[in-house]
Amino acid sequence: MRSMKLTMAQALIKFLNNQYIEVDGEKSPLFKGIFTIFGHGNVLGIGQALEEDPGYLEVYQGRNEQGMAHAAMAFAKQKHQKQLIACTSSVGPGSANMVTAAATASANNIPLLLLPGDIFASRQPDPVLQQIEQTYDSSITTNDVFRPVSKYWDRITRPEQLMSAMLQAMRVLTNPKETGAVTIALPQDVQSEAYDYPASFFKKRIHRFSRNTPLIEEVKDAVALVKGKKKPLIICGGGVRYSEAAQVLSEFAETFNIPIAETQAGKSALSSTHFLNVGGIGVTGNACANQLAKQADLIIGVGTRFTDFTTSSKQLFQEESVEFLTINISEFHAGKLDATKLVADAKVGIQELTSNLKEIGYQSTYTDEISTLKKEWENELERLYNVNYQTEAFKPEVSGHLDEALPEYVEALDSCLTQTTVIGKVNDLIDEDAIIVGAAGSLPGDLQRMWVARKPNTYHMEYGYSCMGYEVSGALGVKMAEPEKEVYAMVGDGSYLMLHSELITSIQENKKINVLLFDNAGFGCINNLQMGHGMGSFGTEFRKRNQDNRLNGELMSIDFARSASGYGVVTYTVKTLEELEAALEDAKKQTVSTLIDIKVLPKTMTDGYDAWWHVGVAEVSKKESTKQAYKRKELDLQKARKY
Ligand SMILES: Cc1ncc(C[n+]2csc(CCOP(=O)(O)OP(=O)(O)O)c2C)c(N)n1
Ligand SMILES: O=C1C[C@@H](O)[C@H](O)[C@@H](O)C1=O
Ligand SMILES: [Mg+2]
Repeated sequence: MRSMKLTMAQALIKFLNNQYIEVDGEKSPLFKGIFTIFGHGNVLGIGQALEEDPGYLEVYQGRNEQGMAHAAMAFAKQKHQKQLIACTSSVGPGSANMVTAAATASANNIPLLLLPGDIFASRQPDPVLQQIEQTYDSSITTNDVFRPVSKYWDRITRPEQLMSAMLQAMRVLTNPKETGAVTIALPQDVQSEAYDYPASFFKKRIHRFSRNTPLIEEVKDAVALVKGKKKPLIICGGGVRYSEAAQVLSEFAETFNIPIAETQAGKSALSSTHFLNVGGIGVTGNACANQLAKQADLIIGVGTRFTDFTTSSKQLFQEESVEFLTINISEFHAGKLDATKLVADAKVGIQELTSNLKEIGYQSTYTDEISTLKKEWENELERLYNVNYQTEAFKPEVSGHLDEALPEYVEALDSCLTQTTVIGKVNDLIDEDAIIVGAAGSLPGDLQRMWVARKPNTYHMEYGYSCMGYEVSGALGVKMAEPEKEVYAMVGDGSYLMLHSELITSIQENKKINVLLFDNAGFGCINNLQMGHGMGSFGTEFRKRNQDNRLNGELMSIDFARSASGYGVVTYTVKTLEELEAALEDAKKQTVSTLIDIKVLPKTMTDGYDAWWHVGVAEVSKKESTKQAYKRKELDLQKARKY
């Protein structure tokens, strides 16, 4: 048997270089590159291997391990899981920094290969720098923290273990129904140990996404269910995008006259302007989709995990006879809401259902309900685009919370821009094929409701984990995936402050991204949440500590543009719509990353549209408003499905 004497790290890099993916008959390398932040836990192992022979892998330098891993995840998400970037960190804090990104990838079912350094397998120098040392278990290290947030986890304590571990890693990374973070912990000493690896381990491996077909019996059950239903509603989830099933889904909807609502992950599979696309559904949904959902007698969930935001904590679907049909590659997700299930790839599942429903001549009974509700929503959008603080009729979208404090905000931010008008303007002015990236705060709600995505795959929202700090890192990953398009990170001031380190990496890599920073001087959506449930404003506005030792002093005003310009980013500060227009136009002409610091008033984001969200409310409180909120919650809960 032919063999090659390599260190474990060299073998790992060689193995990664031999993984290929076949899509539509075309074979290409699965791994584009590897993000690195070197420390003693990986520099002399993986670092040495990459210096000596990286193969075709591009080597990137991250700034923050979470940031670089979020960029890698965003890259895979934008590529519909067909190409990946691996990430390697040092031991201890370097690896711990990637835990949040692992969780983000696993929650969203996005493949992400993480290669953190680990403590010595030999234990000779214990405790090595950054080793925690648990007295009850000498084998525990920081990397055990990845277990609950990974879809596959392994530690290579002998160099030959690499072979079986990497085959398992590839199984999970290339299986859409199981995928997420894969963590392979690499002890510092073992990375550098040599072994005679059989040459067969490095053979070219071609991975394919199999399109699982549904069982005939499941198709029959599905047809029998749909047959008796008059007003079905499709929910288009992320699975539609990953399966490239948008075209067959629109044909399905058009053939049987069924409206399509979108989740955050599914949005932009179909153009927002498609006559049957009724837009975002659920807690962050719009009035049209949510009205249709309340009246529907059948919900057809395609490639969706049915999170609480989509189902409005299982309270949205109010029609007495409502039932659920799911098309999902994962049996786990397909079984939710006690649905009749087609366990299948989205594209194949829809195709099967289409031909079978055609045979029985199925048609929904919708007449003009869809177009009427869609028109009403378009009118509401028009209103949102034009909310003006400087009119007598002005009332913030989220009113009754900080109404009296708004003039103070106008002064501190030196702006009276409203968030909804800014979103409308941005939607109008950026290229149709530009990609927007978001994750947390009030923007995901506004964007799911308001954003008109005219071109496919132009809406990139991480809302499975809604992880603050994803936005800027994610924008870098998206730009690496689609370098020819303009990419815009839509980010709140809170998220930006939490993590934007990869903005520097975007400059280093000549990957221009545009940061649209919505500065409302606070954790706005959480302030809405607390005040909407009977609390006061507590710890969510960005105010200085006061004489009474509370955080209720002067509002903080931060010059984000000035700070980012020090990085080499082209920056703009925007306080009027005219300035916004000029900044957006100028940013398009730039070749380096840009940041537009947009000062917007709090409470001017959109509010909910007939959808409840189940959140914890204090059962006992001295405050009457909290007692009332608790009562409301109990009443709402009664209207929700039990499981
Ligand atoms: C890593 C992380 N920590 C905490 C949260 C909880 N959280 C969600 S939104 C939010 C505030 C966001 O503030 P900002 O980015 O300014 O957006 P705004 O709501 O003001 O638009 C917080 C703290 C989160 N989603 N992610
Ligand atoms: O707690 C949260 C509330 C949501 O409104 C927000 O979008 C999300 O980021 C979050 O974590
Ligand atoms: Mg904010």
